[in-house]
Amino acid sequence: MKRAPLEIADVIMITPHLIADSRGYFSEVFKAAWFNEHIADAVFLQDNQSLSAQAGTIRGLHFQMEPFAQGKLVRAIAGRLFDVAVDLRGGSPTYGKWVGVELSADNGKQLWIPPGFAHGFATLEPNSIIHYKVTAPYSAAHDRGIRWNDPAIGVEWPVSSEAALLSDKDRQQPFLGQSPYYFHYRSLKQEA
Ligand SMILES: Cc1cn([C@H]2C[C@H](O)[C@@H](COP(=O)(O)OP(=O)(O)O[C@H]3O[C@@H](C)C(=O)[C@@H](O)[C@H]3O)O2)c(=O)[nH]c1=O
Repeated sequence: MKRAPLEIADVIMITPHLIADSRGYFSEVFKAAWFNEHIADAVFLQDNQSLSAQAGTIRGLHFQMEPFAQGKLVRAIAGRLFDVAVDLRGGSPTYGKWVGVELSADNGKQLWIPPGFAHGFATLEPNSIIHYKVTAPYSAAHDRGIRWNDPAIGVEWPVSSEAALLSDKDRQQPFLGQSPYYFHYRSLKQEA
């Protein structure tokens, strides 16, 4: 496996090694010992998968409050995604900044997004399937979101506002400035 830090230092792109032969390939897509040594000391408690039928579907930007804040290890197992992480850690030099990468079933790349970030993605092909491991279980009561196209964050989505397909919930998420409790990692912890 190879690791490559992105513009936000703790968000890491991972490229698993692929061993090809006449049948196809074999790849270790997750190995706890390697992950803990090279990426983060994390324990994954839940695996999630979702299918988005249409290209231009946007899910996000989502996170969970403490004590259910989630680190996420994200990959595409069908189709192509533009995957985005937004730094919400109070005191971080990259607070409010975003990073985006293309994850596809073909490129096999994975994105590690630590706790303290919001996550979202846009599908670039029909029937794209995302799979992600998370470090805390789902808790509806701790589930939060920020508006996908909040100008204060300025994610450059590869989908126009007119073409974007969103859930009702995501269409109405608050903007970054609206709810101060969101954005201090420390204050998220204090709220728990
Ligand atoms: C996230 C989640 C949802 N659900 C349920 C709630 C709801 O009935 C249904 C769909 O939920 P949502 O609309 O929140 O699904 P979705 O918009 O796909 O939410 C996901 O978006 C991406 C960007 C993330 O980063 C995830 O953490 C998660 O927030 O699934 C679970 O049962 N377990 C879970 O872990």
